[in-house]
Amino acid sequence: MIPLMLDLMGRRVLIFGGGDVGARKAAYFEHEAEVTVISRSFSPDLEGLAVERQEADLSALADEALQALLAGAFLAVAATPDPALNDRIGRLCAGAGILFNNAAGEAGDVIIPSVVRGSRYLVAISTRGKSPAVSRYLRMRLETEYADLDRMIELQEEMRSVLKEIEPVQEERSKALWKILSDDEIREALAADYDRARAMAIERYLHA
Ligand SMILES: C[C@@]1(CC(=O)O)c2cc3[nH]c(cc4nc(cc5[nH]c(cc(n2)[C@H]1CCC(=O)O)[C@@](C)(CC(=O)O)[C@@H]5CCC(=O)O)C(CC(=O)O)=C4CCC(=O)O)c(CCC(=O)O)c3CC(=O)O
Ligand SMILES: NC(=O)C1=CN([C@@H]2O[C@H](COP(=O)(O)OP(=O)(O)OC[C@H]3O[C@@H](n4cnc5c(N)ncnc54)[C@H](O)[C@@H]3O)[C@@H](O)[C@H]2O)C=CC1
Repeated sequence: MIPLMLDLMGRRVLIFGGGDVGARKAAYFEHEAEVTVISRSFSPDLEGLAVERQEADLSALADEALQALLAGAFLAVAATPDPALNDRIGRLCAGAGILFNNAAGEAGDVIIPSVVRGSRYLVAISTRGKSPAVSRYLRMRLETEYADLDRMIELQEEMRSVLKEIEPVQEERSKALWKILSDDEIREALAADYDRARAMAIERYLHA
């Protein structure tokens, strides 16, 4: 498998099964995609999400009816507790060229990762389906360990553009940026006071 960052703005995402898992997957996509949840019943967790709901008993539907539901979808998630039904939806997606994630049953061609998100970065974590708990554990560790990552990226962005002006040798620019990144005192200062961290970075590593 290969990780990709997708822009799902305006794309149609279908979630089959509106229980706890279907609601979590719906919440994952609703920031960007046009999400429809198709299910016999709907979890209270779906309330407040910008998702459409469509009531249906999926096991009563023939393949043709399921194919009609899938029309125009970019990605589908099967999140019913019935693996045979989920796998059937998966086969129809494969036939129609629709990306497919299976919450229970045969693996589809998409895995939903744990995500660490800042305003300047995005980290996606997967164990290739082997242990979602480990993905979650890693996410929580990264969130704690790198709580100030956004500020470090901002500082790097700023120092990088200053360096481009004052340091003509690329290798030297790269060295200075690495030194700023690995300076524990600058990292500590970043947590409390961006301007102080910035001043330290300039004083220590930006002498042209
Ligand atoms: C393959 C995958 C398919 C997919 O893409 O959905 C999948 C499959 C399954 N998960 C199961 C169980 C749990 N999943 C979670 C939580 C998360 N699961 C997520 C992703 C994935 N889950 C994909 C692989 C990700 C990877 O590659 O690592 C996360 C990352 C993203 C998200 O769903 O939002 C999210 C954490 C978000 C976060 O907090 O950061 C918890 C809760 C917890 O851990 O607290 C439990 C209960 C504890 C446990 O069992 O671990 C079971 C049922 C097993 C059974 O019946 O016993 C199956 C089905 C099976 O295994 O057959
Ligand atoms: N991939 C993942 O991250 C995880 C997957 N799972 C697995 O996902 C499955 C779903 O879990 P939950 O959401 O907790 O179950 P749930 O019982 O809370 O919800 C299931 C939903 O599917 C709907 N449904 C069931 N059969 C249907 C049908 N024939 N037609 C239409 N709707 C139907 C129900 O109405 C309900 O809304 C389970 O098999 C569970 O083991 C569990 C935890 C995490």
